[in-house]
Amino acid sequence: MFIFPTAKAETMYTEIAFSLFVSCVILFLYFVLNKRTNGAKSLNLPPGPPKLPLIGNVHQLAGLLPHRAFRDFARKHGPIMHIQLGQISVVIISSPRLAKEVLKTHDVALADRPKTFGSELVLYRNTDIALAPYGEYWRQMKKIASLELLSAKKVQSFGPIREQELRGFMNFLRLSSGKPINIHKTITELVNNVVCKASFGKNCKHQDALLEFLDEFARVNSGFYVADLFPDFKFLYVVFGLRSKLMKLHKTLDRIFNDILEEHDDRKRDGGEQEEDLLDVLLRIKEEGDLEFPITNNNIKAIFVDIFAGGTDTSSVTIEWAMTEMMRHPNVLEKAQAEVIETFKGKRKIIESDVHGLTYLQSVIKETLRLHPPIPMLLPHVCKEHCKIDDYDIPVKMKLIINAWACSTDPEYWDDSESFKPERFEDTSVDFMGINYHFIPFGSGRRMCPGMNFGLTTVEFFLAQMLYYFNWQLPDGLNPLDVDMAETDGLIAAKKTHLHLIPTSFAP
Ligand code: HEM
Repeated sequence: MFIFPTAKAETMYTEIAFSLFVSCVILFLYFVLNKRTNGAKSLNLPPGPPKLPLIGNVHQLAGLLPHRAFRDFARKHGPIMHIQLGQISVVIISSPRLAKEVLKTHDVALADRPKTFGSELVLYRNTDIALAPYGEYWRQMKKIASLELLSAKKVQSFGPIREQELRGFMNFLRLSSGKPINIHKTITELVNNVVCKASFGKNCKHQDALLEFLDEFARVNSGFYVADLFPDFKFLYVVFGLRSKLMKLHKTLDRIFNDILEEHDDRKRDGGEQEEDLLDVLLRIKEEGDLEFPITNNNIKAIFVDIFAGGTDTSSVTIEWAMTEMMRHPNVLEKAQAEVIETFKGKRKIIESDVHGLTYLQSVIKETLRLHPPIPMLLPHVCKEHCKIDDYDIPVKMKLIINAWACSTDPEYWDDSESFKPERFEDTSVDFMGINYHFIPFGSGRRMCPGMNFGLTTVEFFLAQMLYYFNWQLPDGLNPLDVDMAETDGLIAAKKTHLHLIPTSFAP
């Protein structure tokens, strides 16, 4: 509301008038285009909330967390729903039974990914893995990721990097003993150090610039800009200034990666490092040259965006939520700490292989991922071949969102489904492998996460050491049940207010 008609207000009136004008143009074009595509009306689409002309259901989502809003809609309209976001037609899946239909029965037909203007422009025409269209190139790169970059052997070879980072972290905690520290900030930095060193070797001076790029890219490529909701009207990207922002981002990314490649070359020429990092692996594969789709430096750059984006926040968010839930449930914290102390029995130095027998801690991690899957709606899938689910048509190009969080909190599958109870995993065979559709924090099927092993190893090792060497308290005598549990919106559901905790060092 403007009390005084200031210059700022006038500018805003002009912006509003301009937006109204643009909206009218869209409306006009939309109706013209819609008339030509009315064939879609004969399809038997799933039910859904009532839609407004032009914007569809966008207004019903404003200000809400999509995974929670979709679960609430599903309670009214059913576990398979159709919604409209501008021009984008989306089917939302909210039950384990139907998640299995999408991720197993129709896995091939529904394994494509949406193309956004932003990802095509910035990610070297979607030649990464996560957003690459389903097809032979994606298959080749996913195989390289599973067998070479993120295999169990390769993940294990990064053990010394994790051990070194954790030693630094433990020293930092000892120095901070008795004082509150920002768990979110510290853990995110550490996890990113691990990813950076595993990717490019010891010298990793471009880390901050890359993180800054990822933050900005996630913001600009959120998919919720007016231009993203009306992809047929490409001029909107120019009108709203998005095109130039994306071009600038792409140039920044390219410059960072060119520097990294150059420095990497120099270091290798000097014979500086022996251990093969992930960049070495990709350059070796490129030079061997026996791939069906030869890869270029640009493809390698796109893959590193996945490794940075997929490898950092997912793991650090899981560690932060696990610590948050343990602080809210002191009996769980006590039990997990007792297990760690009993297993390590006074050892002064912990190495990764010591961590494998921690079954209760593993249940804590599973329960954390059940209630707080870092990517609560997986990455969107897109239909490549027309298919039917529960008699509803899923036409080609339809976008599908699988609400993994709704599946892992479905009261039909989980008792007391929204309470944190790690014991529920003690006598079950339910795990992360993507065969139990009521628990799919890493997805399932062809598009399942190839970095599961990397992520879980980091999460387990970090939590085990934090519990072994330190006692933890909430600052300012905060009551455990008063810890804020609000989530951020966006692709990753992180804790909205950073967790602060006081470590107290003790000799186990
Ligand atoms: C706790 C850690 C992690 C969680 C919870 C997680 C979760 C996920 C999820 C839910 C998907 C989408 C699956 C789908 O669309 O069906 C995914 C895809 C992916 N993740 Fe992860 N992830 C984690 C760690 C990592 C790490 C460490 C990396 C790499 C270093 C990674 C790389 C990828 C890639 C490349 C894809 C795309 C796969 C494809 O489209 O074929 N992730 N992840």
